[in-house]
Amino acid sequence: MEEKKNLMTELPVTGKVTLLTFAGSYKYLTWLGCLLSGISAVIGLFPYLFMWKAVKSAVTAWPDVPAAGEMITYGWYAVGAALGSMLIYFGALLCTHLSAFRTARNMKTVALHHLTRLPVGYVKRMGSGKLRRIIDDGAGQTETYLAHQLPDLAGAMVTPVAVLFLLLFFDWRFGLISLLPMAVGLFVLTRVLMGDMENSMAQYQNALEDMNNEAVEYVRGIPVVKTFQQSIFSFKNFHESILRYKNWAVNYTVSLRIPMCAYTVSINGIFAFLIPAGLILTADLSRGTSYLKVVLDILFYVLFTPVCVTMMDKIMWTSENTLKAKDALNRVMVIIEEPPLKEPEYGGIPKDSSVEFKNVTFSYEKGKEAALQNVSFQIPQGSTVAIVGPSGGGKTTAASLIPRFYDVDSGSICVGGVDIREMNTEKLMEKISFVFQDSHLFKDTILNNIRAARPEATKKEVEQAVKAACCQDIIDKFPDGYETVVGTKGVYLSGGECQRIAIARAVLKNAPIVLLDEATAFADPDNEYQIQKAFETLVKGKTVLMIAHRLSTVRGADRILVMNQGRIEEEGNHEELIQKQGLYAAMWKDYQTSVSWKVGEKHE
Ligand SMILES: Nc1ncnc2c1ncn2[C@@H]1O[C@H](COP(=O)(O)OP(=O)(O)OP(=O)(O)O)[C@@H](O)[C@H]1O
Repeated sequence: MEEKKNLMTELPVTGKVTLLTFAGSYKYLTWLGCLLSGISAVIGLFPYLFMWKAVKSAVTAWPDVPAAGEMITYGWYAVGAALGSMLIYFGALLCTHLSAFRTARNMKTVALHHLTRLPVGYVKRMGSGKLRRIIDDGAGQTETYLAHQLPDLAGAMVTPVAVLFLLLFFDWRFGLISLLPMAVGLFVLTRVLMGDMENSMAQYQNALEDMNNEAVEYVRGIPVVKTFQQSIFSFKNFHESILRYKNWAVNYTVSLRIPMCAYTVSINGIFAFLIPAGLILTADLSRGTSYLKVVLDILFYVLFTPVCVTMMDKIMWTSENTLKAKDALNRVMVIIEEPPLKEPEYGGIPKDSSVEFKNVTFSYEKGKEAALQNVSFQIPQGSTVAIVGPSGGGKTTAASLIPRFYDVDSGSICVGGVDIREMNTEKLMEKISFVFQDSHLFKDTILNNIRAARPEATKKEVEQAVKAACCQDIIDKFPDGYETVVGTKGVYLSGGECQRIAIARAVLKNAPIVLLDEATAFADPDNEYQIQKAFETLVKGKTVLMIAHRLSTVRGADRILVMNQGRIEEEGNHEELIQKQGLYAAMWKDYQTSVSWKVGEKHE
């Protein structure tokens, strides 16, 4: 519980987390809203009562209806009660909306704040689309539920109690008979809701989520589908997820057909009970009961019992929505309860900017094959270490453990002699700059994108970073220069250009440790040349770990690690490794052959 208290910085959590936990002190508005909604529902019954009274005075005065002065008075009472009920309901919704907006806002804030404290690996594993949907949809669902459905449920629950009182008070025999079908309906409804409904709702949401994910995957894959002229195969996963959803929906609907039919027939067949009741009462006529009284009594029940039916329906639908809101809350709580990166109480202070891996073993999933096995190496301050090796060897994994995107399973990583788990994340991040292959630019101005590294940097410092990262030509390309907003109105940057802006960002940050994932796959020769020049400025005097995909760039590195299947297979400088005649030498030979290739030439 202590942990939850920390997570929900502004929200006092003392017990089980419910939707209203997120409302904070606004929860009282929800209670007030529900109370007002209940009062409004009870007052909402009065127009029926007054209308019946008006009809009764008219019938009693018949045929001299104009003499029934009470009729008009009751008519006005009915109007007054209806207006009063509406006004109170308006007040109820005002309260519940205020609380609902606050709840949704807090839920999003807490979840998003917590996301920033989770390992980046968690976000990657879950997928940004899925996380966005859980948080956004969860907050949206919660908002609708608390703003509309909960006060309606409160009203719907109060009404049958009030009606029950009225029905029984009026004529207990008639009251009991007209309640019989509702009791049957309520019994069936409770059985359905008490069953495995919560689990069914979770299954429904899972099937829906699955289908949505596959749809996104399908749309993302359309370029590949078109390029390779695939059609039906690429559609297969999406199609299967639709089928799974359809099967679930059909089975669920079929399983509910008997209880739902029983429920609908019982509550709508109320007149089938009222008419026999009328006959019983008519039998009383022989014992002196007034004919008029019986007709008016029947009229009373004809007016009131449909109110109950409507309320029962409301209870049924809102109960379903309660389960949906509960499911949405559970999903958001899965994110919020994910343990964050452990922060030391007093962070260690690194003595320099060296990096050391000591017997590091790491796997992405517990029990799965390790992506890194017993890896040890050092990068002394100010030196450059390059990692090369076959695809899937563990290069990117090693680099992503340094900024704690994931924590090691065993062994340790030290920066300046301090285990990174013993450093405050903020301090660790201050020490590291990274440039990845897929450098992300925000939908913001180029200036702000570069400044993201150091928001307090002056324009002059940004300009110097841009110059050092050879990006001036990118800025000059657009009429708005630094103020150009990336990703809007046709402003598009190529992969190489994005990476150069990311390098400018890293130059501006000027951190002593640089992690580079050399990406030249999408760069044209001009961009590639500029990127190399920018890299040279970025790494000057820094401790560098470079993931190299092309051997031409690693020759100058102080040390080269050859990683294969999660282990360091060889290490040394270029010359030493060539002499070893191992994996590196073979890769170097292949590389040299490839650079001498010319299109159209035959090779033996
Ligand atoms: N997010 C992930 N979840 C699960 N397994 C992963 C993940 N990322 C990488 N792996 C696995 O870990 C192993 C090492 O992958 P890694 O990306 O570190 O290799 P790499 O040497 O950088 O490859 P490349 O040169 O192709 O980028 C591979 O077996 C890969 O399938």
